[in-house]
Amino acid sequence: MKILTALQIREADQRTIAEENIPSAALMERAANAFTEWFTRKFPDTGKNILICCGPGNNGGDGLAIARMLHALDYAATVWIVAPENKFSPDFLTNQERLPAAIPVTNIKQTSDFPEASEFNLVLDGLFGTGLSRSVTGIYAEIIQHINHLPAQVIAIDVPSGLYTEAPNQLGDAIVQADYTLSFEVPKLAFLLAQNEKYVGEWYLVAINLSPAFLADVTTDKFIFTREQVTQIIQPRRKFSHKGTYGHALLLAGSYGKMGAAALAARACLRSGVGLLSVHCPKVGYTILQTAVPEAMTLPDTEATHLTQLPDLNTYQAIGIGPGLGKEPATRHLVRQLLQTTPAPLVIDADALNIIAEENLQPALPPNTILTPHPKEFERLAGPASDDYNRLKLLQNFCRQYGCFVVLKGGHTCIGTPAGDLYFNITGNPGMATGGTGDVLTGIITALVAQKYSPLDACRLGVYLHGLAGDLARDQVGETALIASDLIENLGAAFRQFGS
Ligand SMILES: NC(=O)C1=CN([C@@H]2O[C@H](COP(=O)(O)OP(=O)(O)OC[C@H]3O[C@@H](n4cnc5c(N)ncnc54)[C@H](OP(=O)(O)O)[C@@H]3O)[C@@H](O)[C@H]2O)[C@@H](O)CC1
Ligand SMILES: Nc1ncnc2c1ncn2[C@@H]1O[C@H](COP(=O)(O)OP(=O)(O)O)[C@@H](O)[C@H]1O
Ligand SMILES: [K+]
Repeated sequence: MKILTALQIREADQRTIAEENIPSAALMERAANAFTEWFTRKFPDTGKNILICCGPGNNGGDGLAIARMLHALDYAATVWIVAPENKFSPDFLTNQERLPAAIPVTNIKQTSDFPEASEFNLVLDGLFGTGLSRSVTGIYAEIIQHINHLPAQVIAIDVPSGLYTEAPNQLGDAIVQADYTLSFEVPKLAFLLAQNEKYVGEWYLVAINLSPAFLADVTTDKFIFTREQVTQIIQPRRKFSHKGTYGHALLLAGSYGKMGAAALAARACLRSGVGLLSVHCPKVGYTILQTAVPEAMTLPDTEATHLTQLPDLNTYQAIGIGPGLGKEPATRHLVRQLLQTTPAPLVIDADALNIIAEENLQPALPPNTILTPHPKEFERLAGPASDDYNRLKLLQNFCRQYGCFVVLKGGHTCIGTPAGDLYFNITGNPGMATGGTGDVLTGIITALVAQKYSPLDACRLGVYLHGLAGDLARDQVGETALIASDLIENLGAAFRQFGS
């Protein structure tokens, strides 16, 4: 699914209106209908007092149309029209005319127009949407502060008012803090970034059937990958296949006190369909791994506590390195050697990433290597980011410069490609913010690469299924009690959702 800019969304509007030969107010009616349908399902109690704040543009027009529809369904709707100048969009005016006289309306041009405090349970924010052209000031900013202080749930229409859809706001900007954002047709970049969490709340998309031809043709470098795409990518196992069909993976992992990371990555790798798995670990890990993961073959290093020597690498279809690795001098040397000599594609995580950063080995990364940093590890590799938008720029530049795939982990994990494209994930939950879940992801992606999925598909499938396993685990144990092993236990159920 493409992530579009405000400008592209406006073009999509125009194309839809032209192709269907409809007035623009008809599209607004569609958007308001879609919003109202969602709203009545989410808030079926018609006894709530609803305040609908409308700005002067089409976002306000949506608000007016929604007020009319909710009123027809017996909800108690009150409208505030906030507009210091008498300058309204044509579709705003059309919907103002259509507003039933029974709906109370207050026109607010200045502070003294504020009505006496009244009790609202729900506020619908229709001040500004994708047409926001500058930071909000004056009476609009006052209204936004007012909304943010009301003891009511706030639902943003399309975009929380005051939030830019694809660029950072200035510190101190007035922005609505929504509990929910219901947005039309396409996701906006702002919704995917941690820095906007307190404005966007939970976000949902509703379809308004914008021009399919436009949506197919429009170009972007930012995408969300969907369940449908995962369905297309995932390969069923064939009847006469054997373990050789699904690749032999090698994991280089573990050190004294951190063998758990190696065990988690190994178990996740096996649960993700790899044909054979070998784990190269320090001697201290030999009994641990043979006991914890009997399905894996174990190759003990000569050193007891950390890895010092590469095994023969010639039999593997994928090599994963990093979980629990540590940063001993000999291990640093091993990482450098691996980058120089690997005959198989690499998946690099954790301390292997830190070693690459500290030793400035980025230029030695073989093409199409997959790196799986969390934001701190990424900062060590690519430098500090001024904000989440800037971090995405750094991500694109890094992937282009070194010809690699980077899985930047977080609430919406983002995969960067050597072409500079960004793919965002929508599965997963905060229960996964617990030690070891990243090791599980390394195991999954390594298994998928060994099975000959392309690097991009291995990243997309891996990240999606990892998050889905987390969501299934949450259904069983909740977010607080969730641990990394729960993800592994739920990988089977995650794959089974795709018949695999
Ligand atoms: N395809 C879709 O998704 C569909 C979307 N639809 C809806 O349309 C919405 C977009 O509507 P829109 O283009 O009229 O812009 P909107 O957000 O109402 O604001 C523009 C107005 O605000 C003003 N203004 C801006 N910034 C300001 C500021 N800081 N301070 C003060 N004023 C400011 C600006 O004035 P100007 O910049 O011209 O001076 C102008 O008057 C979209 O979010 C969705 O809700 C549906 O109806 C149909 C299908
Ligand atoms: N709030 C969250 N929502 C969704 N996924 C999350 C959240 N927090 C963490 N995760 C996921 O959990 C994993 C954590 O990885 P990482 O930080 O490397 O942990 P560790 O090093 O302990 O294994 C990543 O895949 C990340 O996307
Ligand atoms: K809004």
